[in-house]
Amino acid sequence: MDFIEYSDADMMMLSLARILSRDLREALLRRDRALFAVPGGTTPGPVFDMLSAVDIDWDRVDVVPGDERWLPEDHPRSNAGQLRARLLRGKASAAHLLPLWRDLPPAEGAALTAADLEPLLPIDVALVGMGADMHTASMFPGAPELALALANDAPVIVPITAPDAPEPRVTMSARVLKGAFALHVLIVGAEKREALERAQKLSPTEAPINALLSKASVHWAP
Ligand SMILES: O=C1O[C@H](COP(=O)(O)O)[C@@H](O)[C@H](O)[C@H]1O
Repeated sequence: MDFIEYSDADMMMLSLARILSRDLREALLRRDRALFAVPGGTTPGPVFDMLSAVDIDWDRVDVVPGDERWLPEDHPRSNAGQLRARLLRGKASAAHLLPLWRDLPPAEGAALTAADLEPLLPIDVALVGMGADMHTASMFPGAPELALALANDAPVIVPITAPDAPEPRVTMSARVLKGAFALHVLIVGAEKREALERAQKLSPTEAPINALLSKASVHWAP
């Protein structure tokens, strides 16, 4: 794991937006289209704001949420809805969003989405977040489907039940996220740093973020 500590969150968001732009440009030199997997939640909004103003061949970029709450895009908790509002605007409005949600039960919808996603793999650039409970994407400790999401032969997308969450979810599996050419973890605050340190001493079943750390650059600011 590469751990990068920043003096403040604004500096981190700016620097991370530059790093992600560089990774996307490099991907577009290697491939006709770049696949960019991104998190939901409250943390990444400022990075999305900055990225949306960057000059990249966005019309050659496919943006996909790494996980999704099983809700239509106009719901305030939809990760895809947040991506449309914060990332796919300005220059980045030319990017193509691949939503995970379909108006179907999660298992059926996830199978259709996975079939669309599979030919585009591997992910070129993945950004993920982490909760203070050490979940990443929607791989939550204690979720009944977690073992499947962590398996070496896991499906691309796994329907998952997040303990205490108000709606069902789907998540990219650890194998798909770990297969990304560039993998970045974004975390803010003392509580999450302490959780990251704890996670490194635990198994991925106890601390799902630990399934990704060996391949990741972790960006942290207080
Ligand atoms: O529920 C989720 O939580 C994590 C962390 O979110 P944050 O609000 O603590 O930044 C996020 O990475 C994931 O994509 C999201 O669905």
